[in-house]
Amino acid sequence: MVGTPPVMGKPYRPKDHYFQKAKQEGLRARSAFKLDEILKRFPIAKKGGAVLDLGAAPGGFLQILADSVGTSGRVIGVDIVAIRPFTQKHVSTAVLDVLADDFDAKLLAMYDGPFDAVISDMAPKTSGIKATDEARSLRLAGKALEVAVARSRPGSSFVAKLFMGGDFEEFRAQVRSHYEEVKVVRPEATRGASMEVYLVGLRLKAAAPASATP
Ligand SMILES: C[S@@+](CC[C@H](N)C(=O)[O-])C[C@H]1O[C@@H](n2cnc3c(N)ncnc32)[C@H](O)[C@@H]1O
Repeated sequence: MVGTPPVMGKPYRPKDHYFQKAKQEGLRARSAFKLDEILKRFPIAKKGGAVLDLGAAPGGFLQILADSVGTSGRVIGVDIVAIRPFTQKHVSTAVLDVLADDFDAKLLAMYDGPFDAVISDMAPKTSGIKATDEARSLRLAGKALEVAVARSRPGSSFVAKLFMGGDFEEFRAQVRSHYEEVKVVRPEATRGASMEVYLVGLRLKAAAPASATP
């Protein structure tokens, strides 16, 4: 007999609602809905803006960003794995490791203007050891913040995914020291038990002028 199995607790459904929805809408990844939700709450990718997407493969976020900034904007996406090329000319992608020594130089070679938003959905390969995974996630988010502060214009935005854990509060304080407002967002499309959240930094403060040497 074929029938619906009884529901006991919450079964793990790899091909869940958002997976199916992404497929129907031609999106490369279900994670696109997380960014969509963030962008609906915070207008951080405006028409004509320049946005950097770190950890961009397979390109779900990039699809949303490409539409948000439009053809007068620029979207730069990088990842350690290759991203299937985009036909839109305002989207450029490259295989880059953000933790590599030559990352900053390679990013500058791709785009030398200031960014209006730096977004990181980077996630480390998980080891299963909670403290290790949290530390790796934090390292990626920390690098994203460093890039955002160095390469963005005052007033710009920052979004980074990270696992809630030991040093989360410290990182939030770091983001707060650079941005006027900081929000913690857990999008609806985040899988049930996931510990991940997004930190959103709004309005990058202008860098303090270097103190004059006597
Ligand atoms: C959750 S996926 C990103 C999904 C993407 N936002 C999308 O919508 O298609 C996380 C990505 O982080 C990338 N990543 C992890 N470590 C990285 C690093 N050191 N440099 C660049 N990308 C990295 C992974 O290769 C992976 O593709």
